[in-house]
Amino acid sequence: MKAVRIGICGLGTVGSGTFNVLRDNADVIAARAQAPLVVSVVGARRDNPLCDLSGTRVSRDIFEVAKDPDVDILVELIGGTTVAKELIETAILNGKHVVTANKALIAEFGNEIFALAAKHGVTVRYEAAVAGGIPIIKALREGLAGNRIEWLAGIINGTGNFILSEMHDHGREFSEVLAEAQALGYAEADPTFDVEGIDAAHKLVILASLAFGIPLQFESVYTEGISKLTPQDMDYAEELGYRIKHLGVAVQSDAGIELRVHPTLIPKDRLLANVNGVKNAVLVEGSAVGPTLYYGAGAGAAPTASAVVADLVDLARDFSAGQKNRVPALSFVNKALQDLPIVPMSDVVTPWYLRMEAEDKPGVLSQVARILSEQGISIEALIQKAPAAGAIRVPVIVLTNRAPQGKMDEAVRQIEALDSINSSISCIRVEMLDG
Ligand SMILES: NC(=O)C1=CN([C@@H]2O[C@H](COP(=O)(O)OP(=O)(O)OC[C@H]3O[C@@H](n4cnc5c(N)ncnc54)[C@H](O)[C@@H]3O)[C@@H](O)[C@H]2O)C=CC1
Ligand SMILES: N[C@@H](CC=O)C(=O)O
Ligand code: NA
Repeated sequence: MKAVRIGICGLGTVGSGTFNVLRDNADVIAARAQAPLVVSVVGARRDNPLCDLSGTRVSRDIFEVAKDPDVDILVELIGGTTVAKELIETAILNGKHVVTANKALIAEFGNEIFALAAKHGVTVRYEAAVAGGIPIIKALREGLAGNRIEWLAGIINGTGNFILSEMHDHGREFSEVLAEAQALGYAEADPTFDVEGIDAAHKLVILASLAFGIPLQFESVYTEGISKLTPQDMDYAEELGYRIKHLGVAVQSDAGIELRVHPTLIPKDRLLANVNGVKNAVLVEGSAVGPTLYYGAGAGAAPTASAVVADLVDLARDFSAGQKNRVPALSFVNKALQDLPIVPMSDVVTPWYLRMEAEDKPGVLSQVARILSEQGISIEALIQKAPAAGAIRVPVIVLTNRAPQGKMDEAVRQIEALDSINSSISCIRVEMLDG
């Protein structure tokens, strides 16, 4: 059995995790891959990797690894979209197959990277790029290949879900929990990617391409983060029977494709509402199978390494079977990928949660109801809370029926203009997730 030779570039959280999983599980991996998987070289800086490199060749120049004659597969785990892109292109031009966990790179430059790989007869795999250890890419690309995918919705950022869970369950401060997520290796190098939804948008773009056969298009995603969510909103949502989660949602309809990342109220009894901590979950509605749910760790060294190594095993199996590109990079063969219209957010219809501060006097709530009604928005529930100690205004929470964002934006603009209402209404979509 000829060994499959691997070059790992970047020995941070995921790189060290991958190195350790390949070493610790070498026997089962070789038995499944039909060949031993051997790390012939690592490309790393001198920044104390969390793995024991004794006996392993180390290069301080990752581009050397991309050209190394003893490397069959280059594993890119440095992150970012500049050097990482150049590194992967160099590897492809040198005939190496590539495995990466880099969702930013795939979401933004995947179309050209896959085209270059196809031209040079090599394969690029990226299971770790979406939902960490959950094999969601394999599920969409292979397990669900007989379905039309109607929609998918997922908690696809571990850091964000960890923060929301700790705030909700233990009343912890946002910034303190974010610091812990960073220390645990969950967060991106720039954690605003996690908290402002950019990382989730990268992942959603990849899922949508796999699901609907559209080219990768990061610029088309509507993105809202979690940094403005307050503990009050979490408490009121809970009282009304909902939890707030940060969701990526992709829907295919006659109008086109919805691509959106935003905080969402979800009924408490839905499975996604109960996905906590660093766990991720993706709910996929297939035309034949109905709803299926994929759950597991969305970040962290060993879970992400699990996905990286799964890609390596897949490639090793292709090598032993003498095959190449058995499974297209984006599930659909390249010439079948087609641009579909993206539904503008103003036309996206959901129920809504609104929280405002209102003067406690007759007629204020009827003004709010009138403005909503003029925009064709009907109220499902309206609750007025007791004022906080010393406060003149009282919190008012409104749950509405389904309304397009355009109509809701106009209603909120008019309500905020009322003297008796505060000028920054908290406005969160609701998803019923009826699968
Ligand atoms: N941390 C996680 O849980 C997950 C991370 N990812 C992705 O995996 C990739 C790596 O992430 P982490 O391991 O968390 O990052 P990290 O920051 O822990 O590790 C990156 C490593 O690459 C090294 N590096 C950067 N540029 C280099 C260069 N030019 N030459 C040599 N070494 C270089 C850094 O020194 C660092 O050790 C990123 O694309 C990230 O988005 C994907 C899924 C989960
Ligand atoms: N920063 C990301 C890492 C995995 O993709 C996350 O928190 O989900
Ligand atoms: Na995955």
